[in-house]
Amino acid sequence: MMRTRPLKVALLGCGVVGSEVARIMTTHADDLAARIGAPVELAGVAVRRPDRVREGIDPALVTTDATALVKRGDIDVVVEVIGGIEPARTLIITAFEHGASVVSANKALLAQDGAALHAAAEEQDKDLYYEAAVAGAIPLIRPLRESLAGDKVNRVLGIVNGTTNFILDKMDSTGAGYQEALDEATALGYAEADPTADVEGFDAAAKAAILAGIAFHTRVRLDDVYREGMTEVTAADFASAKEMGCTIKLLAICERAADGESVTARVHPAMIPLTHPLASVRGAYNAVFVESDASGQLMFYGPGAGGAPTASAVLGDLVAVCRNRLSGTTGPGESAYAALRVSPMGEVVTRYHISLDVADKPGVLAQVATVFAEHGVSIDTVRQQGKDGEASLVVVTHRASDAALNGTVEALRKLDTVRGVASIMRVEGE
Ligand SMILES: NC(=O)C1=CN([C@@H]2O[C@H](COP(=O)(O)OP(=O)(O)OC[C@H]3O[C@@H](n4cnc5c(N)ncnc54)[C@H](OP(=O)(O)O)[C@@H]3O)[C@@H](O)[C@H]2O)C=CC1
Ligand SMILES: N[C@@H](CC=O)C(=O)O
Repeated sequence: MMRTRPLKVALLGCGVVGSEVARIMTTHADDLAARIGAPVELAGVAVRRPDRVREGIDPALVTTDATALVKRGDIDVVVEVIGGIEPARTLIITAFEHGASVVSANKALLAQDGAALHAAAEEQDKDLYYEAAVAGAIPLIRPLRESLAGDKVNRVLGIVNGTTNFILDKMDSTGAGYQEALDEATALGYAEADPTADVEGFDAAAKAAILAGIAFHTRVRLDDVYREGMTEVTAADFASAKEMGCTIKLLAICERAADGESVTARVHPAMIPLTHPLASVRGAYNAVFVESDASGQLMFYGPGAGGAPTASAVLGDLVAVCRNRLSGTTGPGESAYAALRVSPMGEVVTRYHISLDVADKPGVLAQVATVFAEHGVSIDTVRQQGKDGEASLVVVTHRASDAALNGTVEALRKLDTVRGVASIMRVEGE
């Protein structure tokens, strides 16, 4: 039976995502009410610039005082789509203290302060949902937290940043320059307010921390995630990747060690074979592989950024939280129950593609191969191309630890025949 008193929603932020949340709440009001069992009412919208025209939003609902809005005491659900750490963090905690549950899309905040926010929610017996924080529209948090709760996830490998996938795809497929592609991604609403978070891998690292924590039922902090951005990927790297039958993607990789005692989480550009399903993920789409004991390989794929796709995930959470409120329950809280060690990057084992600029003279190849052998890094293939006394040497290794590879590169740089290390790229997904 439909309850007539509406559930009241406070929307914090009305930008790329918030404006779509408000639009769908208005245009799909009847459907939402039917699914929840009660109507939902937009009770207030907090923004920075109140005078901006906001299509479809009653100006009387707009306020710059987000704190007063969450303190009203009659708000059922606060939807936080402001972004950043403060004031979002304080507003969410204040919302719990004043009786509201919270839906957020804020991966930066959840990766940094997820444990404290979950504790605040639990203390007040309220919900904290954030499906939109990882991979936009793709249902990923709930499948990991609920559908796979009875399985043992061993690996999560994916493209979780739409902006960088859009840029890398453009560079690869059209030869577009980095800045041109970034400007287009920003105009399309994919990039963060400061796109450094996207291109330097911070956004993907935040998502990796959230995913690893939920997938492995442990706590992974943002600082635990190894991170490299994609700003140094060049057209030459794409050419090398093509020669290997690969392309380049910014990947988030979270792994559980075979002994089950530790996990790793990392974000970096990597070559992946063109035959791998992640190689064909285009534009701002995201895709995430989940490997677990019983299910085997699962792949989640869809739009990972943009207003409407992200709003879809926010609205899904809103429906779930509203249903919980009506039935007087809360959903699953933080999944952490084991404090697994998060291993440093040096212990990660993978393959590497290394381009060296070397002198084109006899003995160089042997000298370089000796350095690899001395550091216990086995070579898979070597290709040398020389011209006018200089040469480029491309070495692809077998699997080796990051520590061993770093030691090798350090020693290579000391050889007088090695002019420079042009690039080092990990090779994944084989
Ligand atoms: N864009 C995307 O594709 C995705 C975004 N997200 C996340 O969603 C969140 C929102 O992103 P997005 O919509 O792109 O961001 P925008 O920058 O487009 O929107 C931010 C909104 O917050 C408002 N705001 C900022 N500071 C304050 C404040 N102090 N008080 C009140 N309102 C404030 C802004 O007001 P005003 O309009 O006046 O400037 C604006 O409406 C972020 O956490 C982001 O990481 C998650 C997945 C995808
Ligand atoms: N800036 C992010 C938005 C979604 O999380 C991205 O590009 O993926």
